[in-house]
Amino acid sequence: MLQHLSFSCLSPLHAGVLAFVGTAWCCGALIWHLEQQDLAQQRHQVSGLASDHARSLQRGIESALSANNVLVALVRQGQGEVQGFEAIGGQLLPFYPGIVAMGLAPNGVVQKVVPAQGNEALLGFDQLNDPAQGAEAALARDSGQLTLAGPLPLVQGGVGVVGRHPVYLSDERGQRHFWGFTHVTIRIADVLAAANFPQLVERGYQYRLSRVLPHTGQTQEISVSSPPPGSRPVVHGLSLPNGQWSLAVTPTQGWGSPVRLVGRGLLGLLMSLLIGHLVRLLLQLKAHERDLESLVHARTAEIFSTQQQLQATVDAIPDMLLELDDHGRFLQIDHAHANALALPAAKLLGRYLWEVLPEESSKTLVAALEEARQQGCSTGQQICLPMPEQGQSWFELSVARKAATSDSAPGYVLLARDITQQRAALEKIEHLAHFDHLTGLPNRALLAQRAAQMIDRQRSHNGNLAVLFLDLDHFKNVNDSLGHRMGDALLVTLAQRLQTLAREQDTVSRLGGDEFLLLLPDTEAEAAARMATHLLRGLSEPCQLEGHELSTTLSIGISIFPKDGEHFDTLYQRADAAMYRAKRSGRNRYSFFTADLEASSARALMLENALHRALERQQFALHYQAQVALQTGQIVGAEALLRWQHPEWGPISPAEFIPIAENSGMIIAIGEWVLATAARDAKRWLDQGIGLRTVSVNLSAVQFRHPQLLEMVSRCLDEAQLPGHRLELELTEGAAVDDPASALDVMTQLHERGAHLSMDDFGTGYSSLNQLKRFPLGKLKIDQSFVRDVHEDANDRAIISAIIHMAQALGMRTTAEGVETEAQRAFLLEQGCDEGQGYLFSRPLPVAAFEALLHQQQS
Ligand SMILES: Nc1nc2c(ncn2[C@@H]2O[C@@H]3COP(=O)(O)O[C@H]4[C@@H](O)[C@H](n5cnc6c(=O)[nH]c(N)nc65)O[C@@H]4COP(=O)(O)O[C@H]3[C@H]2O)c(=O)[nH]1
Repeated sequence: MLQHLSFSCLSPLHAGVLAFVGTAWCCGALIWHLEQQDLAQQRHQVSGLASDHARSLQRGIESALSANNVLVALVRQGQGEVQGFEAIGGQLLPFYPGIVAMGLAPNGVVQKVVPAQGNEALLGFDQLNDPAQGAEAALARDSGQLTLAGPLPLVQGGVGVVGRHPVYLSDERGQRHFWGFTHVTIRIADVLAAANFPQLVERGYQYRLSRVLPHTGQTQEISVSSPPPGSRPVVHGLSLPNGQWSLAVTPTQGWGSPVRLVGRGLLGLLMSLLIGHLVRLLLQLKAHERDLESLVHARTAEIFSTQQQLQATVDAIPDMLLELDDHGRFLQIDHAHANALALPAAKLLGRYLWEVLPEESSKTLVAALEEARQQGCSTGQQICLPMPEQGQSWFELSVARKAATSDSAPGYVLLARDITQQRAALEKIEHLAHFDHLTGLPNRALLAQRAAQMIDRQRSHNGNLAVLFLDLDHFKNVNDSLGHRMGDALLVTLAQRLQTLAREQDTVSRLGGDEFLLLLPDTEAEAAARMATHLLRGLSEPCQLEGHELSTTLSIGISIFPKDGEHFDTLYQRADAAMYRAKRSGRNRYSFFTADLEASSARALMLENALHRALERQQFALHYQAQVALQTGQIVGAEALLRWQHPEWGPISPAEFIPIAENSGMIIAIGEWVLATAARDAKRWLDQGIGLRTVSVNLSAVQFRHPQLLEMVSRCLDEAQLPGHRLELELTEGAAVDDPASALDVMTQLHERGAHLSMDDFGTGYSSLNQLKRFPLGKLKIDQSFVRDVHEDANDRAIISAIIHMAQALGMRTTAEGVETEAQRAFLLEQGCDEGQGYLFSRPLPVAAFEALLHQQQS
């Protein structure tokens, strides 16, 4: 565990190096310890050897010196006189081999010496006063002890050691006095022979025998091997009379054994390398083991996750998953979606597909299996299975061949996707692609196909095809006033009527909006006209829709194949142009295509292009039409009416260009110009003291819905510095009732800004009284269509009367438009209408003329 912890963070190489260093350190310590032990043992041996030799030496010297004791005894016995010394000495000498001379030296001067031969020079030698021996002789005398002096050069020649024993005698009075010395001289060679140093050298040791000079403290070398001993010798001391000798010994080869040391070092190194290597190998093995373990883990996790993924994928696939054997028998069914089958899964397993599937489906599936067997897979085949509750379900098949493995036979994996809804959706899409979703009538695409077919057929037998382009009159008003839901309901009703009015061979299609197109095969112009009249009559019948009685008229344009065109596109465009002419001619009628029609649609395009530049080229002007109080005949207001004077085409009616400006969006910029100009004119008249109550400006529905309307109105008023209550904005019914909630919002804001609001052309739309009550309107303008026929049409009279009374009930004023006759004025006055506007009082006038009229009235 510890090893695992300590080495786990190291690489095998580092761990190996660490183990090597550790082992090397341990080996080093062991080797050092062994070496120390060996050294101690060796030193112990050397010490024993040195001790043996030192003891032999010491014994030799002591034995020779012991002769002094005899001499001292002789001197003491004779009280300083030794008779027959030569004879006694001669007898003693054989007992002390190695002694060169022994003698007596009263007062330090040698008097007697044996053997006399060879020692003649010694007689008379004054030991105390000799420069070489005086100091040691004095030491002997003063210490009173046997003292060994030397090695020193001997008087009789050579080098030797002298053992002196001072002798003190007592006189008659018992006083001790120095008598002199007894001395024994030993040649150094003889001294050293006792130690047998050569044997030491032979045995492989080096030595040094030395002594410390007692009087100087210096070391005197007595005998030394060649070469002398090395460092850290074993030193053995010799205790000699009144002196200290020491024997230092070292092995000739030095301490220890370098060879052994090197051997041990190499062994240690080898062991360290081996252990380092083993540790490295061990860790490598462990790491490899761990790698293998994590690889096994990773692989196991991968397999597990793949299995999970596979299972999740199978679960996520909305299709049924089945397995069949090579003979078409069901082997396995994925349980997640097995309920999509009519039969329970248990009843399918082990059965042949043709036993359980309907014949047709079984054939398709067998074909799919065959295709998969040959090509590996098969996709796109569809089968239909009867379902107990839903009738039948469609499935799209994907089959893949499964190759045989060592433990499974070949077979097929089959995915069956329920495409019942998809097929239904496709059918729906197919239907939508060809039929109008609101009315269910063929749409443009199907119309074009059928038209092409009909044209081909008519061409083949020189027949005619009538193309009738139908557009409802004022359908926009229905949408604007009653909402799109009602508009749609009306369209559906009219579509149904169209189908009942048409013949079986005819095609009735809806182009979009309120436009329909009829294809009448084998129909020439006269029959087409009859059919058009039939349609006009049939469609103008009132419809009852959600409590509303709606009656609508339509305009029809007719073109005939092949007279008006060889292709459907041409026939279509020409019928459309003819329909526009029917509209312009007063609506609720039909019109045939004629060559001059193409010119008028070209004019609309031309006008639109010219309108783009009309503002910047200052082609617009305002005319004002007086609004007169019916009671007094006074001009109380004016309506600003836009005029467009084109340099080439002359004046163009607002009834023609305002719809173009509205459709193209140009009405926003043009409308702002109108409001700004009218506000400036009104301010000028105010400044001139002309007392008009308000100046009215028409506000198109497009302007009314524009998000910056309030800012625009405020800006114009501010720039002209005209008080808001001097401005009246004329709204159309359509603008007000399309989205009553936001219309109320806008009207309230305009009202709060001070402007008066009036409802223009009142009576032509479908305004609801409830809504009208909530709007901050100050005035209703009765549409001139009611005023025009007021004397012929009792209906119109009733409508005018109702409008006036309703306005009065709501606290609103009324202005009648298009008052041309005195009788009309009188009727309106009688009904309580407040104001009138019309040619009876004044036509719309250019600014200067209108100003003149105002001034004339004032004066
Ligand atoms: N038969 C007959 N007609 C009379 C009589 N008195 C007036 N009129 C005409 O009736 C129209 C009244 O204007 P409107 O109903 O607002 O109808 C206007 C209005 O809806 C629109 N319009 C005109 N100027 C503007 C404008 O500045 N802005 C907007 N948005 N629309 C405008 O164009 C329409 C037609 O304008 P105009 O051609 O100027 O036609 C004017 C005027 O010339 C009369 O006694 N008998």
